[in-house]
Amino acid sequence: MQPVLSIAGSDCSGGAGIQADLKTMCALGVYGMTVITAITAQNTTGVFAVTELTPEMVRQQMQAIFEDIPPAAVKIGMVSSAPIIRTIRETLQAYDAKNIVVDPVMVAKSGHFLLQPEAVDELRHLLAIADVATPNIPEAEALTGLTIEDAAGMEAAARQIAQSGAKHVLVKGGHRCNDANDLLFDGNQIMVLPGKRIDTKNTHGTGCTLSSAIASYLARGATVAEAVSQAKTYITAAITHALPLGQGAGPVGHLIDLYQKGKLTYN
Ligand SMILES: Nc1ncnc2c1ncn2[C@@H]1O[C@H](COP(=O)(O)OP(=O)(O)O)[C@@H](O)[C@H]1O
Ligand SMILES: Cc1ncc(COP(=O)(O)OP(=O)(O)O)c(N)n1
Repeated sequence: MQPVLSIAGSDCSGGAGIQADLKTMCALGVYGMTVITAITAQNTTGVFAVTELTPEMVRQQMQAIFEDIPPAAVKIGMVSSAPIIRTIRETLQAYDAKNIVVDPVMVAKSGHFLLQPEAVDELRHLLAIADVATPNIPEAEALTGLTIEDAAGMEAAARQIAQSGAKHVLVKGGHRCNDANDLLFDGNQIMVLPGKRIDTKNTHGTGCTLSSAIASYLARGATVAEAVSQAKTYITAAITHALPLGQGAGPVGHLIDLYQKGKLTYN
């Protein structure tokens, strides 16, 4: 079983962050490990408090993992502040980490800032070592300064973000209103991952789930194009089976029972 590492924040309500990543990894048949960057108090209605871990504690967690069980892929989610991001980048480089997926988490769907605004430059440096970067539309706008209104805007942003050094850029279309098409740029070509918009309010954790699914499929030996396409299938099914829990945006469903019953395959 391939080991996969999530470096991210904890969501105590279980819909996003580390908890979503572990559920995804479990469903996709890889061995999940975690480095926690911050603890949040949040639920389906919002984020109420955030406490960061120290950069030193983040470094020590990473060291403990890389010295013992080097991951086949690493997903990075909520990173909170510039010193933590720098520590993550330096440690990943020191261990020559493979299959790095960076989800540049900035703002929760509920509107709470999960990244300090002054950390955006450091986040750009982290993107430079990414095999895959997965910004949503507001994140792609913040990283590029562009306004994205259509597929052409998504493509322009993907091309600009790739200049940071990220080998592949997936601009996610979940924030569009007419479809849910995502767009992958590999440095040469654009590939559209078509998606029909599912009419649901229960989309808590979509970005976390997608990026950890990409990391899981990469660890299982898929190419980036294959991993992104299989992860798109997974997130679409997870949104289709989202759970009406809580009073706000409920969490996506992780289909573990469907996979176990053989009704869905891993690819
Ligand atoms: N209502 C929806 N219907 C279908 N797919 C969706 C929907 N909302 C999000 N997605 C998909 O979920 C994935 C995560 O996208 P997005 O929600 O934009 O990320 P984030 O959670 O980072 O804001 C993408 O593949 C996107 O197309
Ligand atoms: C701890 C933590 N990390 C990331 C997020 C953002 O999750 P995401 O899947 O991008 O989208 P929403 O859950 O905000 O819809 C988070 N909320 N908490």
